[in-house]
Amino acid sequence: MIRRLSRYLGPEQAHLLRRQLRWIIAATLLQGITLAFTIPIVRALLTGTHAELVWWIGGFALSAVVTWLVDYRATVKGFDVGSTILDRLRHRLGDHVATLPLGWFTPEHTSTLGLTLSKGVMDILALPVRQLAALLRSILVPLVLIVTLIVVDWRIGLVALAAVPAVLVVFWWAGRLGRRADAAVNETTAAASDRMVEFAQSQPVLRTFGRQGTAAEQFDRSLQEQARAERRQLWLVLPPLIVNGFIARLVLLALLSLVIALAAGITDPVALATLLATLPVINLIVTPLGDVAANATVIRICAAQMDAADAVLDTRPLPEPVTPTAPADATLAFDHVSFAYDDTPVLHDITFTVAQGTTTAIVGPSGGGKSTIIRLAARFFDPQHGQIRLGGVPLTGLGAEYLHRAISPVFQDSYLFSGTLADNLRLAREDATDVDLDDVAARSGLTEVIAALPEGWHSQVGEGGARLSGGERQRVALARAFLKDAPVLLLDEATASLDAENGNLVTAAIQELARDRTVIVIAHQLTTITEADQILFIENGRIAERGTHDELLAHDGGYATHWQALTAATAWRLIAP
Ligand SMILES: Nc1ncnc2c1ncn2[C@@H]1O[C@H](COP(=O)(O)OP(=O)(O)OP(=O)(O)O)[C@@H](O)[C@H]1O
Repeated sequence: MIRRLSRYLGPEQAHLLRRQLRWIIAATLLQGITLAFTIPIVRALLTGTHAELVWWIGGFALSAVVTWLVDYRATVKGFDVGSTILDRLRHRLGDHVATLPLGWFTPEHTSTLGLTLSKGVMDILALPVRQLAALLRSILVPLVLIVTLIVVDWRIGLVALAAVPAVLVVFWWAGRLGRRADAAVNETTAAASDRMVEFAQSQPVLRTFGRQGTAAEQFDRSLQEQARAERRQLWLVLPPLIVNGFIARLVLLALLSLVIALAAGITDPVALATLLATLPVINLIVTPLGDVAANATVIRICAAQMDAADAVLDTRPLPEPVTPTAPADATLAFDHVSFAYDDTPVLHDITFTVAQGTTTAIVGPSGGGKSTIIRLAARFFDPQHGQIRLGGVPLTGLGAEYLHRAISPVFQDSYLFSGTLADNLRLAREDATDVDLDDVAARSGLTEVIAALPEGWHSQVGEGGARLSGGERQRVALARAFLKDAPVLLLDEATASLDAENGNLVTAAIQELARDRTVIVIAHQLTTITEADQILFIENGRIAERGTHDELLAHDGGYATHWQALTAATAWRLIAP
C-alpha cells in the first residue's frame, strides 16, 4: 500500500510520504509512552509521596505536550501528502487516459473512470490524511504498552502479547472477505450510473413511444442489483467485526482475571499498587485492538479504489515507433486483417487497398463489422492479426502525429465540445483565420446556420453540441474535416436520420469533401454507393463480395439483394409523404 501511494506521488515527491511515516511513528510511540505514565502515577497516588506524584505528573504533562506537537506535525505532513496525491493522481490519470487507444473509451470504461476521478481519488486521499495514522496508532500504541507491562510484570505482558497474532489474523480476514464484495459493489455502482445517464438521455425517445416504464424498470433493476451488492458487502464486513470485538473482550477478561489472581497472593502494598496500576493500561491496550477490523475495512475500501486507479494506469497505450516514418502517399491498405473485441472475433482475414484519391464504399447488413473496419483504419485499436498500411508504412510505424495529420474521421457521433462554434472548428486547425472559417462554413452548408445564431461564430454550442440539431452537428463535423484538409477521409455517412433538406446539404458537402481524397465510407446514400470506385460487401466480418456497382449487380449475390432492399426503402420514403 505504501508502495502504491509512493507510485502515485512519483519519484520526486515520494520523500513526502517517507517523512510523514517517520512523524506518524514518532507520534504514536510518544502517545504510547505518555499513556504508560499512568502506571507510575497510579502507583504514586496509592503508595508514593507527594513529591513523587508531582514528578510523574510533570513527566506525563511534558510527554503529552511533545506528543501533541509531533502529532500536529504528522497531521500537517498527512495533508501535504494528501493534496499532492490529489493533484498528481488526477493529472496522471488524465495524462494516461489521453494516450489510451480510442477504442478503450467504451461507456463502461468512461463511467468507471468518472467514479475513480471523483469518489475514488477522494477515498485514496483518506489514507495519508487520516487512515495511515489511525492504523499505526491501533498497532503501535498497544505494542508500547505491552512492552511496559512486560517490564512491570512479564506474565501480564505476555498474555497481552498473545492477543496480537489473533488480531492480525482478523485484520487479514476482514480485508480478504471485503475485497470480493467491494469488486461487486464497484461494478454495480458503475452499471447503475451508466443506466441513470442512459435513462435521462433517452427520455425524449421513451416518452414519444410511451415506453418510460421499460427503461424505468431497467434502471430500477440496476439500482436493486447495486443495493443487493451493498447488502452483501455489509454482511461480509460484519463477521470479522464481531470476532474482533469478541477477541478484544476475551483478552480483557483474561488480563483482568490474571491481575486479580496475582493480587490475591501479594501482601507488599507497593507491589500491590504497581499491579493495580496496570488496570487502566490494560484497558488502553484492549480498546485500539478492538478497532483493528474497522480500520481494515476502511483501508480495504481505499485499496479497492487504488485497484481501480491502477487498472487505468496499467492499461497499455498503443505502441509508438521510436522514429516515426512519414507515409509515401495516401494509399490505404488492409493486409489479411483479423480483429476480435476481447475474445469475440469480429473481422476475419480482411484484405483490400484503397488507392490514393479513390473512394471505397463499405456496405452490408447491420453488425457485419463495417464500423470496426473504419475504427481500425483510424487506429482506435491494433488488429490481432495482419497489418494496415498508409502510404506503404504500417500504422504502428507511422506514429500518432503522422496518422492524425493524414486522417480526417467524420463519424455518426462526432463530438462537439461545450464552447463556441469557432472553438469547435479550430480544433481541426488552431491557426485558422476567420476567412478560413467562413470558407469551410460555405462548403459544408453552415453559413445560414451561423447567420441565424444570435452570436454567429461566437455562439455556444452546449455540451456535446446539444444546442444544435443533428444535421447542424454533422455539418460542423464536416466543416472541421474541410479545415483539417487531410488526404484520407474516414466517413460514416449517417444521413438517414436527417430530414430531406439537411440530408441533401450533408450529402453535397460530403461529395465535395471526398473529391481527390482517399476515402473509406460506410455508405447509405445510393449515389455514394454507385459512384464509388470499389464496393466492399461486408457480411459476418468477411468481405463477401467486392467490385464496382455494376459488377456486383451482375454477380446477383448478397450485394444485389442488399441493393434491392436499399432502393425499395428509399422509394418508399420518397412516396410516403
Ligand atoms: N466496443 C465493442 N465491444 C465489443 N463488441 C463490439 C464493440 N463494437 C462493436 N462490437 C460488435 O462487433 C460486431 C460488429 O460491429 P460493427 O459496429 O463494426 O458493425 P456494423 O456493420 O458497423 O454495424 P451497424 O451497421 O449496425 O453500425 C457487432 O457484433 C457488435 O456487437
